[in-house]
Amino acid sequence: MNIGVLALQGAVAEHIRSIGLAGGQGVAVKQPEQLDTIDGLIIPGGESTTIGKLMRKYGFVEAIQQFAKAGKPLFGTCAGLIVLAERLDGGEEPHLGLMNMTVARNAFGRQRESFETDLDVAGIETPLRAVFIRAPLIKEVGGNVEVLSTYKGEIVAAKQGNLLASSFHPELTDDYRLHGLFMDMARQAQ
Ligand SMILES: NC(=O)CC[C@H](N)C(=O)O
Repeated sequence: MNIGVLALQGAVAEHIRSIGLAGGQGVAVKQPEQLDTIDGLIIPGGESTTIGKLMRKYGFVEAIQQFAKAGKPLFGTCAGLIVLAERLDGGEEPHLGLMNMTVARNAFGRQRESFETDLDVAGIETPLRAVFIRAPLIKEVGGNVEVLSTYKGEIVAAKQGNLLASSFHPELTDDYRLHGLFMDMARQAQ
């Protein structure tokens, strides 16, 4: 299973490592043409404004939208989740506008701007170790979106068909089970 990681900015190497731990082959994606050679794409954490700007500059926006329309899976983590959203709180322009949800950036208070916790995630048997870094949260989802995990009543992971998103960074621990779940989605899409 070849899983691409959008390599414009952010936690690219860490995702490639987790894909390897989950038994796949991680590839850094720097050109839209590479989308033809991968079975799924991860949009990493980083800074969503920067990732969005670089996606527009290098012609990734339409290419990724086509990739998703063809049924190939996308996984957005943290800033990547923001990039997937159809609606951003505060009237910011959406980037890919693919996932039927409203996202608030930097939504956790100062005290907890960065923290680690164990989360129950639908489809994963025992709690998953999750790292939150200036994380966004999902304020509202459409009827076609399945909530996979909440933290203190707030939605922090969700799935809509071939689209998966988490507020937290699953690639900063050795717990690669969410990458495993994404690879199952990629396998099913083949
Ligand atoms: N760790 C992250 O990806 C942080 C996301 C960042 N705060 C943003 O708004 O884009």
